[in-house]
Amino acid sequence: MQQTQSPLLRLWQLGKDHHGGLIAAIFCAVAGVLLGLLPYLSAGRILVALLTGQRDWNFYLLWCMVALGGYLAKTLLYNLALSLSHKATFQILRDIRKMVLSKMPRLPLGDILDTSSGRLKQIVVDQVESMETTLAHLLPEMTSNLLAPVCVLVYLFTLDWRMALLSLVSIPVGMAFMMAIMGSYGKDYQGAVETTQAMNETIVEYIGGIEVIKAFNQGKNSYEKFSSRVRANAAYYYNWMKKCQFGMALAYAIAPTTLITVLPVGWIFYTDGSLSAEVFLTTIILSMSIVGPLIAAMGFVDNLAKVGTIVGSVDEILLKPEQDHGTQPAQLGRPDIALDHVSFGYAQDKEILHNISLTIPAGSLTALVGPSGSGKSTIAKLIAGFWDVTEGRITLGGVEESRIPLEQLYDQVAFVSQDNYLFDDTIRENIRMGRVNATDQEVEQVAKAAGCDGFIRQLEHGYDTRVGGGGAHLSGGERQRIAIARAMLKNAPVVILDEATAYIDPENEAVVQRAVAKLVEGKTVIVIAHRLSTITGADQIVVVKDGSIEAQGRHEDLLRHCPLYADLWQAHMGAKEGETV
Ligand SMILES: Nc1ncnc2c1ncn2[C@@H]1O[C@H](COP(=O)(O)OP(=O)(O)OP(=O)(O)O)[C@@H](O)[C@H]1O
Repeated sequence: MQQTQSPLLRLWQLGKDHHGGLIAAIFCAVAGVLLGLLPYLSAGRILVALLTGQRDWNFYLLWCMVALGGYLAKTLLYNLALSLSHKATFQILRDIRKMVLSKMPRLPLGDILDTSSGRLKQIVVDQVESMETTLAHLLPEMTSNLLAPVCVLVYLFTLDWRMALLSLVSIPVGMAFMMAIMGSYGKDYQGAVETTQAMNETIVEYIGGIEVIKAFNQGKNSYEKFSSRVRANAAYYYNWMKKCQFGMALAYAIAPTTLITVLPVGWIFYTDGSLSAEVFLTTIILSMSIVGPLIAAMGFVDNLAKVGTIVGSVDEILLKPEQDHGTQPAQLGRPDIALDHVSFGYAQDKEILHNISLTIPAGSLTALVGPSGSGKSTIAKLIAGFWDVTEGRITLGGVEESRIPLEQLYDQVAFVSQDNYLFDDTIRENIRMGRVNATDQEVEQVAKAAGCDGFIRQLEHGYDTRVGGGGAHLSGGERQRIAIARAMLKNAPVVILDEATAYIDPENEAVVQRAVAKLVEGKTVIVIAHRLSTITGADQIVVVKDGSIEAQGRHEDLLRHCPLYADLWQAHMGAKEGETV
């Protein structure tokens, strides 16, 4: 969906639950500005009184009190406005972040994987944060800063329209220079966002890939890539600011020079008798109060352009089409799975799976085998509901998956992949992710069944040991067994196992196999098999080649009738022999 409305309006929409706070802030700010004009008005009155020889001290006292009252009210209301707008702003930013993050699980997995984590972090953390100035200051301050000069001008016009016009002359000239800079602000800011994103991506990549960088001794090259992006970022900002410097200086120098016209021409009017001393003096003082707020308001114009870019980035995520599976819970039968003429591609122009039809009876074990890149994981991920099929349909328990609400579908399937992510939390909580309301005893029970209780208890804090980001403090085999325990706790009727090729030493393999055997008991199981010897007893083996099903059947049949399977088997047996030599 393309976003066409104004960014500020969209931001207003995103903060829909906090309009009250923002409106109250604007109201206080406007009232503050109006009352803030009183000191200028008082000064005008006092000056005129002095020049006309006014001797009534009560008069001076009264106007001094008015000036002081106005100043105090302005200060108080300004701070109240800021506090209200900040409160509303931080709540809006919190809501935007929550909206973006809660959108993620409803997006097809590919949409998230295609966006680098550096970019996502920059949008959700940095860009959203940088809207704070705009939201908290722009609405109350810009509104009031624009309103104050308008009020002064209206008042000046009621006094003498010629003087009102004279006090306006320098402003458009100064503003013209400012507008010339602001014209390209949106484009310039977008460029700044892009170079910052490029820098962020490199640092995330640098840290994420530090093991590979060390192993291949690429530290210097990778650091060079990072530092060149940092330099590019700094150069971009420097050149941008340099470009703006001249125009800004002129704008700030010319716009406030209202007296250049007001003083000499006003003097002529005064001497020819068409302008009273009182009006002349009031105009001189009030004309000086116009430009300050206007310049402050102009300072926010760049914020407006910035908000356009940020709201665009946030909407890029928020408006992405979701996997729409409806919300009406489906009545599921036995967990049979059927793929009916399924085709799928990650990108529109490249089909990966072609016209796949396959039946997986409830309670059976199906193994997907085939050369690397043939599409085994893709079939499994489609069944798990991570993506929706492009053509054809998949049914689970007799219901088309596209009609099973995602939460219900995810409850049906436990997916144990090779790179099960562990969160930087305790082992207990990592296992409990399988079922958040599981008791400590249940967590420990599945850990025993998955063969990890022993090593967990040897850790310094046992189940309360933190595993580090991605499970970095554990070995590959340990991580895998924790992932199996997590899946056991979930107790979903369908289990998909991306059989590990890594971390397998003979001792660990036996433990993992035992854990897997317990996990799959009584379930509908799909195994993406890399080591064919483990699936010879499968109810059906599906041979996948180039995104199509080449053959399916039991091990012995396939050995006889499917040359590709026979080759894969030979290659596997050869590799096994190699391992044992
Ligand atoms: N997220 C993705 N985006 C784009 N293309 C992808 C994505 N994931 C996989 N592919 C492509 O889809 C094809 C099938 O990949 P898939 O992972 O399903 O194969 P596989 O048989 O499981 O391979 P392996 O045995 O090596 O894990 C490959 O050409 C791969 O490059």
